[in-house]
This record gives sequence, structure tokens and C-alpha cells, in this order.
Amino acid sequence: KKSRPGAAKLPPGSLGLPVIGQSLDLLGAMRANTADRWIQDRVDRYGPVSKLSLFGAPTVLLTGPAANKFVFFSGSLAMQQPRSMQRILGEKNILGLMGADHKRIRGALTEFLKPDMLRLYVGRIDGEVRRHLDESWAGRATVAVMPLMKRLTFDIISSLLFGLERGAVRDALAIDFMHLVDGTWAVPVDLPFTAFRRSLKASARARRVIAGIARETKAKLERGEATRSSDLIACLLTLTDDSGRQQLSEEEIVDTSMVTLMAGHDTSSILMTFMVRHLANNPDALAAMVQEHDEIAKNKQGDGEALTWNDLAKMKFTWTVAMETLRLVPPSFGLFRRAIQDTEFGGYLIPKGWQVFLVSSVTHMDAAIFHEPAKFDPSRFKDQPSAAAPPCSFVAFGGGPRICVGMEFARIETLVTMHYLVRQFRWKLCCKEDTFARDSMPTPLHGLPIELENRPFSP
Ligand code: HEM
Repeated sequence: KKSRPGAAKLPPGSLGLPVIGQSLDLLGAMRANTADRWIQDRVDRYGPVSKLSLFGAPTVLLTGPAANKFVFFSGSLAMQQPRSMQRILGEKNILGLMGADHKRIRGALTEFLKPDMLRLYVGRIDGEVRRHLDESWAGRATVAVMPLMKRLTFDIISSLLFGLERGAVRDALAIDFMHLVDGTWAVPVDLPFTAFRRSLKASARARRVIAGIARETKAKLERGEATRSSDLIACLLTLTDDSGRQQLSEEEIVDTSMVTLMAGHDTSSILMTFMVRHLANNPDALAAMVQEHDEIAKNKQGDGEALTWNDLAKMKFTWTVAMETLRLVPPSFGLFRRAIQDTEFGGYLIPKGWQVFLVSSVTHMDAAIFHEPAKFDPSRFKDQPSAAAPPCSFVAFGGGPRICVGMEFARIETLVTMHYLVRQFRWKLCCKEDTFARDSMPTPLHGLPIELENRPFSP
């Protein structure tokens, strides 16, 4: 029998110091890469549901597959994005929307990010990856992987979003986005010389550029020089409601583009960076990947022929390497929600207005779900690539109605990049320490410098 909300009691734990709570402790642990331990210690002490306070709000910390399912599907929880993020990405950005508004914008994004549409863009991604490797990797003795991957994923997403080719506009936008990301987790006080002020300025510049591109694209569509499948912005501009009116306002189109630019390059660059690191430490996995990609290359007409959708379908082992990398180093450490009404989980009350903080690492490192969880072992995802584990156990992309809408896109760009990387190069890590800071995304020491060599022999 379901108990009446209000009958349950608050979870165990302490709310800590006023205002500060445990935020500084947690942020410190994230920077020292001991946050997984920090969370596990709390779970050992209080169980999978406990209270604390983070970023100025009383918070319930949740971990484990049942908690994941609750957070992904509960109607009592709303998305919680930091105020700083909302100011920077725009008031109408999808992360802040709920109900019908969320559905409409998510529907518009899905129109563009669905496999049927994405298969048209494999060639364009292929071109971006090859050019990037030729210009920034080939012939160098050492490179820092993370900044290069950030630039590559930024170039790919801006090409697909706006058809924005290389050049001064794209370079300026890339720099604005670097500043913009710095302020998304800042205290949202607009004062001179703060990261937040710099971020807001970068955001305003980026928005002007995007609004300009939207106007140009609209004119091109009217003149018949662009079609709905030209790029995301053309796709958003051509969506109409039942009465034939444009579905999204200009503000919504700009905000949606801002989120997609940010969400669409920061996370996947981390995945690719950590794949490079894991492959350097795991020669067997690298050898299996090389075999997979050599096999695909054999069926191509010379070096010039771009990869196709069918080639990507053959990169099964490579995707297990990506999944295993995401399990060990999920780009988002945790997801935030807010209770919009009193609700209950695991016999405890989550009062209206409280924050919920869902941490994925406890699930990903649970030995009952993933045998020998500390071991890098792509084969655990072999038989059921997307669900080797029980439901809601692999949560790097979230789940439920707000599961990452760019998952398929991330898969494509990762597979294309890895194909050319393992075909062309061999590498060694320059830093032996296997550690990274979480800031809030995983950041390897010095951007992961590697020694690079051309692959001695490509069959
Ligand atoms: C390895 C790469 C990626 C990872 C690990 C990742 C992870 C996630 C996660 C965990 C969420 C859910 C957040 C939550 O529930 O609080 C999410 C949502 C989202 N992601 Fe991704 N993401 C990746 C790549 C991308 C790409 C390439 C795009 C765009 C092209 C993208 C766009 C989005 C958007 C727009 C949402 C919000 C969806 C909504 O609220 O309905 N992501 N992502």
C-alpha cells in the first residue's frame, strides 16, 4: 500500500553549514578526482538516499538503478539548471523548459538529430575530421588531445548546425564558446572582471552571430537556395504548426542553437579524449579496434572515399570501447532536478522545492551490475551494445523523456574520428599519472599530451 506523502520522514544526513553546506567539500573532491569516493563514503554511511546541501539548496542525494529510474521518469521532479547557465544559454533554452514547451523544442531538435537525417551528414563529418587531423595532428611529435578534440567537435557541430564553414566567423564563435562555458557554473552575479561577466559578453556576441545566420538562412530558404535538410537552423526555421505558422520564435531558435552548440561539443570531446587515453593503456583493445577499421578501409576505393552510414554500422567494437569509456568517465558527474511537489523515494520524503542530485558513478561502479568495475573491459558491452546491464544501469546519456537527444550524433562523430585516428597514428601518453580533475567536466592533466607517430604500416 502506498503511504501518504507527509507520513515519510526526511532522509538521513546533515544539511551542514548554512548556505555553504557541503558544496566546497564536493567541489574540492571533484577537483582532486576523489568525488566518486566522497559520494561512496556517504552511501556507506547513510545508504542510497541521504540529505545534504549543495549550491545553496537543501538536497537529496540519490544513487543506484532504482533511483535513476525514479529521477528519469518521475512527474514530481523538474529539470534544475543553475541560474548562471540559464542567463548564458537563454531563458528559452530547452534545459529550462517543461511540459508542452519542452516537448515542442525537443521535437524540433529530434527532427534534425534522428538517424534518417543524420545519415545525410556522415560525409560532411568525415570531411571535417580528415581536415582537422591533416592540419592539427599530422607531422607533429606531440599534441595535447583535449583542446584539439574540443575544437574538432566544435567545428563539426557548427558546420551541421549552420553550415558554418571554416573561417573568421567560426574562429570567433569558437573562442566565445570557450569563455561562455567557463561561466556556466559560476555565481550568477554580473560584476566587472568575473568569469560570469566575460561569459555573458561572449554569450551576447554569439547570439548576435547566430541571429544573423538565422536571418540569412531564412532569406536563402525563401530564394530556394537552401532546403530544410541543409542544416539544423534551416530545419528549425521550416517547422510549421497546424495553421502553417513558423513553430519556433527567433528567440527559441537562437536559444536552441546555443544549447546544441554547447551540449554538442563539450561532452563528446571528453569522450574522444578519454578513449585516446584508455587505448594508450590497453593494447588489446587498440589491436581489436585497428582490425575493425582496417577491414572497413579495405572495402573503400582508395584513400579519398568518405565513410558511409553502412561503414559506421560495422564499427561495433569501437562503440563498446566508447561505452566502456563513458561508464568509467561519465562526462556529467551528476544530474540535478527540483521537486515541484512533495514526493517520496525509498521510504523517504523529498519536500517540494528541494533539489535532487543523482550521481551516476555509484551505479557505474557497482560490482553487482558490472563485474570487476574498476577494470577497463569493452567486451562487457559486447552482446547488447546499448544495454549490457539491467535498465537504468548505464546512465552516461541520462534516461527517460530527457535522455540525451544528441546520442546518435555523438556516436557518429566519435566513430568517424576514431576511424581516422587509429588508421593514421600511434601514440603514447606523456604523463604517467592516470588522474584527472573534474571541473565540472573531467579534465586530464595538461589537456592530455601525447607523443604521436605516423602509423608505420597501413594495409
Ligand atoms: C558523449 C557525448 C554526450 C554525453 C555523454 C551527453 C550526456 C547527456 C546527458 C547525461 C543528458 C541528460 C541531462 C539530464 O537529464 O539532466 C543530456 C541531455 C542533452 N544532450 Fe547530450 N550528451 C552528449 C552529446 C550530445 C550532443 C552531441 C548533443 C547535440 C548535438 C547533445 C545535446 C543534448 C541536449 C539538447 C540535451 C537536453 C535534452 C532534454 O532536456 O530534453 N548531447 N546529454
